[in-house]
Amino acid sequence: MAPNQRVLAAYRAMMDLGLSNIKVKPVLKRLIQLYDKNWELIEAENYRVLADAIFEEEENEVVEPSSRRNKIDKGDLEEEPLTHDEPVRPLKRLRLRGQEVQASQSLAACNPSFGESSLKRPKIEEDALPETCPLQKPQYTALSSPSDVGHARTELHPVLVRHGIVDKGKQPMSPQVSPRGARFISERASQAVRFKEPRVEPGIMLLPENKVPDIHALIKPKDEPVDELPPYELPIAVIKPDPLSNGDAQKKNDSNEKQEGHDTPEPQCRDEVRGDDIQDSAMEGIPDGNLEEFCSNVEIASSPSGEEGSVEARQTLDKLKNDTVCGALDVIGNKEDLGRPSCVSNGTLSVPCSAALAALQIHVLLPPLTALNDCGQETKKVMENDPESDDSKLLEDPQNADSQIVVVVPQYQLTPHDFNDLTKGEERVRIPWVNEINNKYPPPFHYIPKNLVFQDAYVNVCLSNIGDEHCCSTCLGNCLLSPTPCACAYKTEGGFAYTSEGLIKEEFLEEYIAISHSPQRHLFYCKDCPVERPKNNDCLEPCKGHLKKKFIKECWSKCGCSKHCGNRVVQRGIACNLQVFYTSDEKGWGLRTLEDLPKGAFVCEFAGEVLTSKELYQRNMLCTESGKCTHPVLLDADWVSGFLKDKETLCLDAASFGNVARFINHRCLDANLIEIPVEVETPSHHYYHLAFFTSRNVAALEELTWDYGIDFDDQDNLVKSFWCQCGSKFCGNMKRLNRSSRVSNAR
Ligand SMILES: C[S@@+](CC[C@H](N)C(=O)[O-])C[C@H]1O[C@@H](n2cnc3c(N)ncnc32)[C@H](O)[C@@H]1O
Repeated sequence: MAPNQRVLAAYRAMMDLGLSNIKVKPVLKRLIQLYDKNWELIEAENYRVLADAIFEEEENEVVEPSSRRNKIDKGDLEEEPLTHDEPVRPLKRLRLRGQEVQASQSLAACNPSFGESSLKRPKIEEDALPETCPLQKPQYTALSSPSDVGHARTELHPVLVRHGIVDKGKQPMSPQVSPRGARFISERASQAVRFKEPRVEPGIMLLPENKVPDIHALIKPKDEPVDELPPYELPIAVIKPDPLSNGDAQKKNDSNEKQEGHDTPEPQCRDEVRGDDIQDSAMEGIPDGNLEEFCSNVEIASSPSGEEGSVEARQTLDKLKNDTVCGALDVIGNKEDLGRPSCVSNGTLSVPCSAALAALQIHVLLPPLTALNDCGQETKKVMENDPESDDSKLLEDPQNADSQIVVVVPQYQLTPHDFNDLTKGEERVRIPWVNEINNKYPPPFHYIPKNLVFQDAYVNVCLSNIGDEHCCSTCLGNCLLSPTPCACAYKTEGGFAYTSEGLIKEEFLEEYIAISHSPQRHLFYCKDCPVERPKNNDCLEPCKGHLKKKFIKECWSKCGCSKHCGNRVVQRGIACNLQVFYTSDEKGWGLRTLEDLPKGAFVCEFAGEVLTSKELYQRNMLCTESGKCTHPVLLDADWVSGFLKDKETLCLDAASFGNVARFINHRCLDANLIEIPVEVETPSHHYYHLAFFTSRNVAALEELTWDYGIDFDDQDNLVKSFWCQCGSKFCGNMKRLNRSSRVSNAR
């Protein structure tokens, strides 16, 4: 009779787990019988039932070697050809303190009946553990209190460890690579490959090839053959730039603790893989269902040189061999498919060798530990207060050793930012950030793609306020293609401002550039300036002037045209590839383009909290006291219209809530961006969108700059004064040094 393909497939699946046919055959027979040849049940979840049953069988053999020898009826299997037993693929062992203690335990120790065990959480007795564990045992991970680890009746769950991937689930599962797990591997692999690209990746520094750490040495447990490792060649260990790296990371951390007035976490360095360097909040916040993003934002600790880290890892592994305190004890309760560290030795770790895990930072928390899932902070406290908890003590005390815990710390917990997308998905495009200069992270702020009203500002977005003259309700499709200009075209003096390519028309652009170059002729002065009014001085300071600008009117929701109408550019949001980067010329963070931009291209709008000028004033007062500053712009392009009530004098502050424009630095006069007021949803020009367009062709990687229009000689600027480093030949600071005045820019 021809071999039953299903049986063969089952053998193959078990073979993949290192389970020989001899072990599989009797169990499979029983299952076939038990399930009345219902193969679907056996094949479900990659033969989960079968694998579990085999492990169960093994456990029972250890506990009652002969009691479980059931008579095997002759059945399907008699006809199945048995291939010879192949060498068993060693899966990882879980070791506790020098002796190889099997932490993997039967799923059926409390539940010997076939079929049921795979669906239940087993309870096991520690003293039922055999002295040694068969190599092909699955690992288990403790999901209960870590203090239970190694003690009786610890709840254990199987962990998949294969090719360096450690997997786990809430429910017992067979140690089979799940399809999900496989996807995970390939995703990580592709990410690792992506690191190979010689372009600047967000938030990471590529190591020169000869500096690439030996990741195999770094992450390979001793008892895992090298040829089991995935063939990743390139830095799956991501190293942050560390200009101060002289071996004293602690000093470096201290000196860099604060930046730009914010407490910011430091990029993690080699020292952090040591057990005595405990991190906060280790267990929280692994993003659900967003593993790829999670993994792309974590890094494995290593030395800046890479080689150093490898050496240390090797030493650690040697030590591991001699006096192993090793436990693949997973403490991150209910997140699935995350790679897990496998072994810990004396406060230093080794990590399963996979690209997936290479993206994880791992820390060893020394005992005593309680309530690990929500006590990263508490744990740290315990450790800090426990100077005795060093490695040697741990080895002396088996209880302590048993309660040693590996904690996977996702990098993004340490850094509140996403390297790949500073916008947190709020924009149509990702906007990565990179720092090739120092260890700083971008300042914390809430990314908002559109303005949000803070409190008193009156932004009247009201359909009934939009009359026929302010919309083109009868238009269809693309208004730019219409033979007769629509109402919106009329609202922008001179017709539509955009070309069919979505650029600002040359003549418009030149007009705006001319205004910003010679603002004197376009300034107007109010009698009762809303900027001065909140100051409540006895004698009001005179208005410093506001630059009147022409508005672009975009079609909007009350119009009949489509969202893709050529007269809707700003409202569609950022479309070009931008990057926030740390500037090399002492301006802090800046924004640059990653692609060539033609003249007149929309880059982004300035989004922030909408405040009244009075609120801004109050905020500035508070900021002065606290040392923080606002990032404000006045929406004053149409204040010419006479006396304005407070609620009508609006401005934007992007310091706490803002978009990427908050990173655009100032450049005196010859900036490559120009700001243009754009009316979208409100015909009243008290509120509008301040949109940035390129004032010339801008090459990829050029910094994007904007002339803030501040008078550097005026200490009363809304924008806090700074020593301009723009480098422009028109720079106000340079002119002041020359005792000449800057080109007039009186705002
Ligand atoms: C809107 S923020 C721009 C982003 C800022 N560089 C950062 O790191 O967040 C404005 C601040 O950037 C700095 N800045 C902008 N342009 C500058 C320039 N040309 N020279 C020096 N500092 C500048 C000043 O500290 C200014 O207050």
